[in-house]
Amino acid sequence: MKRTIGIVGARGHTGAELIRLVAAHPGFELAFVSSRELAGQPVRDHVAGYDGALRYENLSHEDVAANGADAVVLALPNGKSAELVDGIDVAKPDTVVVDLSADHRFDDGWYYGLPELTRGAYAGERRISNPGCYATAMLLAVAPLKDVLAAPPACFGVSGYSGAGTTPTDRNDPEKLRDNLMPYALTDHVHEREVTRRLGVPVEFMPHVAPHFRGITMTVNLWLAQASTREAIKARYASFYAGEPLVRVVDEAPWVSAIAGRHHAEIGGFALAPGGKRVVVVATLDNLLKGAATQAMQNLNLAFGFDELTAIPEPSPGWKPGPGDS
Ligand SMILES: NC(=O)C1=CN([C@@H]2O[C@H](COP(=O)(O)OP(=O)(O)OC[C@H]3O[C@@H](n4cnc5c(N)ncnc54)[C@H](OP(=O)(O)O)[C@@H]3O)[C@@H](O)[C@H]2O)C=CC1
Ligand SMILES: CC(=O)N[C@@H](CCC(=O)OP(=O)(O)O)C(=O)O
Repeated sequence: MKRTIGIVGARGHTGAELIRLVAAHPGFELAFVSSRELAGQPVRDHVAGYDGALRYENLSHEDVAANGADAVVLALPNGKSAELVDGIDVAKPDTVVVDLSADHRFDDGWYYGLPELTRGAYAGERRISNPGCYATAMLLAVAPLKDVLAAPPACFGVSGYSGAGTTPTDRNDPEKLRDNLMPYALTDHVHEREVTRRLGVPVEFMPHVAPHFRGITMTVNLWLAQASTREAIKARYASFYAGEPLVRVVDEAPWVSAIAGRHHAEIGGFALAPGGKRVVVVATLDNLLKGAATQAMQNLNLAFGFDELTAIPEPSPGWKPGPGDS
């Protein structure tokens, strides 16, 4: 019998990616997809690659809680999950809830699901907080070196504008972004706090948004306590992520254009400054996939006992290791 999954906030960028992933899963089926704006419309008119018969519904908090889906994924803007979760806590507390927003990333009662770094701590929690997209890139880029740092890593992040969601702002306005790079929230971005908390070491994060639609480049400057070599640093990353199909250690600094639409993150560069104590690492990932929907699918698979990569079609047939890649 298939497990049923409902998606709230299903009109959005991440909701659409999740619809595709859940619909292709052999052990899951969509119970409902909720959107106020698209209520009544066939999902297949809005989500390329989905050819099922489901229609969007405008479900109240009570409807969602009463639906009885085995899992509910919240793809709502930040600050909108509380009433829904309260309703589920009362009506169907055993429901698995995966929240894509930032609302529960600082809540110790929720499991923080960045599988490559945290799956060992999963103890059957029914409340799962999905990491932020930039936070995923920073955490993956810094984690292998976090014990040998001499100073807070400085993280220069550039996101495609799908990262800013669908509510109109300067940060998702293609006209304002044309020929442009837009810096914002240069200190104290919520993902700076999220990564600092999860790593246990402070990071400094400077986000920017660029004219491309999807994909993040995270260039991280790290100071080491002891001098090292490029080979040793690269080997440390390769060993840290050995056996992780969704985190690939590559030789050169990866390009964001190569990661759009792909489920995995890439980490490379490993440029060492003279003296051997300053290293620059570059991570790329698709903010809507490894930064959101793919990670949610890994977490759903974990929660329901499926292989973590079920319905995550990697390695994709097009990918071949380049010279020097691990
Ligand atoms: N975009 C990204 O790269 C990433 C996003 N996230 C997080 O995931 C969540 C979803 O992001 P994204 O898909 O980009 O967002 P979108 O802006 O694209 O979509 C938001 C969805 O929520 C619904 N919605 C909007 N406002 C409300 C409201 N007040 N009450 C109920 N429903 C509402 C919208 O549908 P309707 O108005 O029709 O109901 C829509 O389906 C956010 O919390 C975001 O921060 C996390 C990682 C990456
Ligand atoms: C380009 C852009 O605006 N990006 C968003 C991050 C998207 C994301 O992951 O945000 P959550 O933490 O809310 O899940 C931002 O900086 O707020």
